[in-house]
Amino acid sequence: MPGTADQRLLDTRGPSDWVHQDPWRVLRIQSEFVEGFGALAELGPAVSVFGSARTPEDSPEYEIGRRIGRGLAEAGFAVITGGGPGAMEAANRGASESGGVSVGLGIELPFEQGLNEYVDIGVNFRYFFVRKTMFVKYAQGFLVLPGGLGTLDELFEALTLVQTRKVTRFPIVLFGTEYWSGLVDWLTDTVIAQGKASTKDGELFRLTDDVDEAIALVTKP
Ligand SMILES: C/C(=C\CNc1ncnc2c1ncn2[C@@H]1O[C@H](COP(=O)(O)O)[C@@H](O)[C@H]1O)CO
Repeated sequence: MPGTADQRLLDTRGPSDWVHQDPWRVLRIQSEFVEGFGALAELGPAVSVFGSARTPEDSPEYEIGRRIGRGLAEAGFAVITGGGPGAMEAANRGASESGGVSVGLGIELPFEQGLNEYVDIGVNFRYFFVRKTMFVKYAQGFLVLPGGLGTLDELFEALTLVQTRKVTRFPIVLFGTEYWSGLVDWLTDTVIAQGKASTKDGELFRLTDDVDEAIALVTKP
């Protein structure tokens, strides 16, 4: 092609199908990492809090999420959530209301939702795996409230990373013995009992019903 690079850039339009192809996606993925790293690099100590997007605002679970957000903020930790409704909103709300740092890492979903109103530092992601990197990279631990498939995905991501020592010194705390005991029993009585995980893997997380204990466990070095 004749002319200078600038001329070729400015004079031609050409086909646009490359916008939807993988090499261009790689750049978009890269830009998500850059944006996430840039937004969170100076965050300071933080805990990622997970839990159901469907927890109603008037439920005891929501109140617990709010207390957890507040407690983490008072302990000097930023609260990172998925930035959505339910338990995420509760934890962001507690943190924000008590003057703490409230972070929401939103995800593009087919049904547009937006970040909850208690997010002070918000980043939106297209790709789950980029967002998950941020939850782990910028937190000292995970606190997991009752939740569904999304919460389970985040929990098992963390468990696998600790089990395989991809991350070290990473407390994982499950809140709500009644909600989680079925899963914990299955892990112990089936998964570990049948040799699909080691007995030590059963010690990768702690279980509690006490907000103060949950905060102490998840923030201890
Ligand atoms: C389903 C509804 C809203 C979905 N909005 C979400 N916004 C942000 N993050 C989300 C959302 N849904 C799931 N997540 C992530 O998974 C976890 C919760 O999933 P669960 O299946 O509800 O347990 C949560 O920690 C987020 O990171 C409106 O009802």
